[in-house]
Amino acid sequence: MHRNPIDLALSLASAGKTEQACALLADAGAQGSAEAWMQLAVWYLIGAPVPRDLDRARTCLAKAVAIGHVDGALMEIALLANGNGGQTAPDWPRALRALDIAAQNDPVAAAQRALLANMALRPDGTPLATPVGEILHDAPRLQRFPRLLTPEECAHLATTAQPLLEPSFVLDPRSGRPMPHPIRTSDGGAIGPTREDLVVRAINLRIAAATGTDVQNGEPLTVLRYAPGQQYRRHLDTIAGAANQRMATLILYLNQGFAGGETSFPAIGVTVQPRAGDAILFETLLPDGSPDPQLVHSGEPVRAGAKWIATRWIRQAPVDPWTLAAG
Ligand SMILES: O=C(O)CCC(=O)C(=O)O
Ligand SMILES: [Fe+2]
Repeated sequence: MHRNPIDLALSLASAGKTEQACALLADAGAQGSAEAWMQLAVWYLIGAPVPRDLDRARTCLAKAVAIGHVDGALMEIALLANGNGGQTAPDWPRALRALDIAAQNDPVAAAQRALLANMALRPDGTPLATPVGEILHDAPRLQRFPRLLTPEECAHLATTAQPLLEPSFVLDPRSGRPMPHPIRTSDGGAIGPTREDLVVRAINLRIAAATGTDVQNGEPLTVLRYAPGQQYRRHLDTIAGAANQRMATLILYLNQGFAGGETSFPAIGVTVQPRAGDAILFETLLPDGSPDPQLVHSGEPVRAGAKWIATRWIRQAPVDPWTLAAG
């Protein structure tokens, strides 16, 4: 039976024959397979089954794009804008020019361009105006940013994350095997660096401006979808023992019209009604760096419909997005 080089390379890799797999892909690429270059690029980007090598990844990606890989072009644009692909710094103007070119033939790129055209941005992709929040609770502070996102931006985040959604799991400390998350029953997916298209990037830059934090300190934006009966039980967002702690959380509500699903903060007596496009923001740490127990919160069970949110957990220092999300 004739097998395509990608399948063959995948089975070689899973048999531990990584070098052979890479050679096969490079060979197929040299013979004109854009998919083969793309596969190799993804391996070098995510660091499996080969060690991460961003320079090599970019070389392979450029080769895939040069011979017509449309999704590869979008990935290259994402990495140009966020600077996570090994080059020296985020380059919004160059990414935007590349998107303009891609938009001439690719409707996906054109749709992103149209969304960007509705944003008031500086030349570096940051928002012209700093979003202003209203105070829901003073000390500890809980803020709401009404309509931080447009309905189209909410839909874009949901669509981008949809293929990434998986049931929430944690590793069982005893067996080391995945087990259902004890606190969160929603499906979730993180939008990693290769999928952080310019619309998502601009939203992350807007979140950085709204929160007064560095965009590099944000974990990859995580989309959660709750079906009826699903919930996020009472918790703190801090991570026990983390050296680079979560210091703030911004939750974007992507839709409304479902029953239940409020975000409640029982210790301060605040319940937030999700409204599409709104965001809430709170700091998770006390001045001494310990978790603020007053900011314990929950996503109440959804009773009917689906609830969609996107959460940006913000750390004290820059995060390596490659270790927090697989691409
Ligand atoms: O679903 C909610 O309303 C709460 C989500 C949450 O607590 C989180 O994302 O950290
Ligand atoms: Fe939370």
